Amino acid sequence: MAQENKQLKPNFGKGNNNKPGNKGPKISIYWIYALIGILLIGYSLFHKDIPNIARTSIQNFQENMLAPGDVEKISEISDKNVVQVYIKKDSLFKATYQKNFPGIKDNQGSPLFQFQVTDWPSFQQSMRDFYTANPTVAKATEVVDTDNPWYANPIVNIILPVLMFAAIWLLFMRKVGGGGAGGAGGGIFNIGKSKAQLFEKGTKVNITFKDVAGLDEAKVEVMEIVDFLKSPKKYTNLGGKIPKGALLVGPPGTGKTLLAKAMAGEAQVPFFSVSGSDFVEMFVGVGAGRVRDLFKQAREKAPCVIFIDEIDAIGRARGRNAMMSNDERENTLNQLLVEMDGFSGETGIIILAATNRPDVLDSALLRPGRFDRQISIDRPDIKGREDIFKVHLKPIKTSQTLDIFKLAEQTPGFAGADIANICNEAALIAARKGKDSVEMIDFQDAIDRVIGGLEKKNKIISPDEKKIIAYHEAGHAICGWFLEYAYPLLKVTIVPRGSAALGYAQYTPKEQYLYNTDQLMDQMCMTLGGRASEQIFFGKISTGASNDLQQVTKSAYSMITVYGMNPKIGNISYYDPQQDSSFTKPYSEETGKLIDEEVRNTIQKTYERTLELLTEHKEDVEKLAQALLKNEVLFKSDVETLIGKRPFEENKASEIDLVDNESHENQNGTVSEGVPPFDPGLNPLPATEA
Ligand SMILES: Nc1ncnc2c1ncn2[C@@H]1O[C@H](COP(=O)(O)OP(=O)(O)OP(=O)(O)O)[C@@H](O)[C@H]1O
Ligand SMILES: [Zn+2]
Repeated sequence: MAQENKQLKPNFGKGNNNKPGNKGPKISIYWIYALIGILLIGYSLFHKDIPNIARTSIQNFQENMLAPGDVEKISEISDKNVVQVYIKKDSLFKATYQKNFPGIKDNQGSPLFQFQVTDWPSFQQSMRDFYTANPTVAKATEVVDTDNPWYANPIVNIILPVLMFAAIWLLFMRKVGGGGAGGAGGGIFNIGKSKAQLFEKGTKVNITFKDVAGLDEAKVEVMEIVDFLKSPKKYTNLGGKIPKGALLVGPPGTGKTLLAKAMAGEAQVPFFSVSGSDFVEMFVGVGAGRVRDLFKQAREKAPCVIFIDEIDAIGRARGRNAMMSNDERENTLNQLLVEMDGFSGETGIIILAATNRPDVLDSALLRPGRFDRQISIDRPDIKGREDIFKVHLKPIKTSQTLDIFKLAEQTPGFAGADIANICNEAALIAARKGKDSVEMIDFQDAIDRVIGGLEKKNKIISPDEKKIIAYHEAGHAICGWFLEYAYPLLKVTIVPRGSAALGYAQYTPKEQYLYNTDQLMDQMCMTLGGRASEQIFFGKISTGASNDLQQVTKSAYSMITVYGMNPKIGNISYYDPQQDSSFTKPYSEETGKLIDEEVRNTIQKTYERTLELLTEHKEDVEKLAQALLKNEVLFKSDVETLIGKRPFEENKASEIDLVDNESHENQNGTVSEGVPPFDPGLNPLPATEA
């Protein structure tokens, strides 16, 4: 499906150059450490401390060491006016020495005595005098400045390894702490600190509501939240309570993060932005600590908004079976619940969170008093897509003739992120071709590429295979054409793309929230059209239908076990989004057997129906397949000229995609009950058919 495409996800908050908050504490602790290190090294380099060895005087030295011939050598530490004396090993045992210096023993090659001199010339003079007075005394070897080199200094010796160890440790903790890219994060000292990025009042953010196309209702809701903060009296005067939180709910890539980012720019209140995964850490208790810290900071800045992106990372329902439970995440969630209870509406903190899986969230989060409001953000309709195209085409040099509305028409079911992706791809494709503006054809290529992957020009497909693919796709297309509830065809192609899709048919999905059995059955029929066509025209089936079969199987299972649409199973739904484990089935073995049987029955019956339909319209399939072999791509208009207008078009035309503003009534409502929202695995209706 097209929706699972790469998104140009803005790295909200992180890597932002104008980081307003949290400048101070992060740096200072490291500076202090570095300073201490430098001081210590400097001290030991310049203050060459004299080791603690016995002090003596020059007379004592000359009379009791030099005169008896016990001195091995002397070393002169010139910058300190100190002379150190080394005694011969043998002399240590002489009676005279033992008598004069009781208790002073061998020092393992180090000097045993030292004495201070007033200055070097007078010391040297005194030595010369002594030698002339005692001509028999052997002159002592003099070594100048053999004081300990700086690295042998015990202080450096101990401090350096400690410092190095500390540095490595800090580096390691920094890594663990998440790099500290945003806000006050990172580092062992900040590990319990929230990583939220603060956008202060008046910060220039380069994203405004103008950059968010469509989503008008959501914008209003979001601005109302800011209004709550700015003039709470207006609301509380009538006895109302100000909500504590709102949840932005919608499929991936529909602009939830973008909207929040724009809100930060427009709100003019302090705005903390953090991602759910920022709370998650390998150490127990860190997540809870970060939540606590976040709220502490928020209370200081109140009135303010806290935005938690991808809240499902911490908000998942707390496990019910002990085996699968995740203590750390639960602690974090509990702390969040506690904090949300801990302030009242008057505190002036409102929490905004975004998720695309509201169904997996812990129900405690959703109950009134916490995230009381849900703001749903849907995939854009045709008007919305046109607007989003306009936003993303702004920086792109397009040709004068580009029809933006056509682009919107050709991208049903695409989210904002997909559209951003298409615009970018189109520009790249045009650039590769050396054009000086981006044309419609480049956009078409980009759309194909986003749906089906890269075009494989040199993928060698034998003529036989190509024929099978053409009839397969024609089968899909004809089924869709003659089934009342199937989506109208948009285009069908047999240009091979990506690794899997050898061709595909693209439809215009209707924006609808409820499906009845007939509609689901027609969709399944259409999905099976490829295989049925192969069966009819070649008498044998191929592996080309595996995607279709997966899709059909999924739909059939959902119909029976989720939507309670099978009379034998009854009005029962076994759907439980919060069931972590697929090991335990919520039904008995017998029911399991029955479900399998019914799934098989349903698919078999649908397949028979498809065969019937295609046999009836065999000639049309033939025509379409031949045209596909010739042209490779057919648009809806081409099909119309080949086989005539679609029989159900007249009464349905107005419904498709173009005019559906009424169906947006529940845009702001809560998610309708009974239909599990936004689970791609449960969505039975694909917009393309491989
Ligand atoms: N309504 C929109 N107007 C303009 N651009 C949009 C819109 N919706 C999405 N986009 C584009 O798609 C990108 C991704 O959107 P965003 O990250 O906000 O989606 P999301 O809903 O937060 O997705 P997810 O749930 O995966 O986090 C945006 O950076 C923007 O370029
Ligand atoms: Zn198919």
